[in-house]
Amino acid sequence: MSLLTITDLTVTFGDYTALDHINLTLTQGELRFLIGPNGAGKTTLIDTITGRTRPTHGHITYNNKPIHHLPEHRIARNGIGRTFQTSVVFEHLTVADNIDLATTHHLRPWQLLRAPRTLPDTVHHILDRVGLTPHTHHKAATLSHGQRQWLEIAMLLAARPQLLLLDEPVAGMNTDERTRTGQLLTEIATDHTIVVIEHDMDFLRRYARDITVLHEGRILTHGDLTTIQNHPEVQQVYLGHTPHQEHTP
Ligand SMILES: Nc1ncnc2c1ncn2[C@@H]1O[C@H](COP(=O)(O)OP(=O)(O)OP(=O)(O)O)[C@@H](O)[C@H]1O
Repeated sequence: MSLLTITDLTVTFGDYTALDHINLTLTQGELRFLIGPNGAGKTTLIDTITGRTRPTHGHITYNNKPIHHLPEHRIARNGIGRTFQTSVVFEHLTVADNIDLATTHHLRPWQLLRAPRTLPDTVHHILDRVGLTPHTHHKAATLSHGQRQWLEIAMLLAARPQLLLLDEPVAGMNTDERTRTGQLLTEIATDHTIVVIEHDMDFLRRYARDITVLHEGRILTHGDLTTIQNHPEVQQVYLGHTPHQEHTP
């Protein structure tokens, strides 16, 4: 079943067209990778889905309802969560308190007043899911780079989204952290839809089954890694030549 449908989406900044008539559908439980060279429009696409940037043309529906006119906080409250390239973790709070705070984001003020002060079971469950239980009471500032990324994912999960949009979640991670993150995303995709912007080829090879390639604001192609690697336009964009040209003296 379709969760998010993007129809004929165009975003311009002055004379510059950042997204050019994009059509894209995400289904429930999908783990979709989004790749493309610098400036392809990947972040703009996420910004537009989450209400940070307004479409110039076209529309976006989520659970069959239009969302492209809604403010950012309403879209988030409807169940679309995102990470940013820069961290949003509160350094001086514990790991558990960061997650607890995110849990209460979707609550209305009167619900917050009634919220219990002990850690809810949901926080323990999320800590367990992302593998941070041993760090429950550690300050976020003490976490490794990889652990911080998992904490950010945990904070997203705490807001109970259906759709997660992750911007380069394995950037700067070591090999073990990448493996753990790949497993985590695969596991989270069993009950969420996830879009991951990622450049790391080894990571894509191991975990990406559905890849959409953006270039200059347009979708070049969609498919598994073999399909996109064999696509002439993708080769042209990434390698600057096609295999045919490669063999041309
Ligand atoms: N607010 C803005 N005003 C003007 N131009 C913008 C704005 N936001 C993005 N752009 C331009 O739109 C284009 C697409 O940018 P975007 O950040 O979406 O690309 P990207 O694929 O995420 O690239 P990267 O991999 O470098 O993050 C770029 O040329 C960028 O300079």
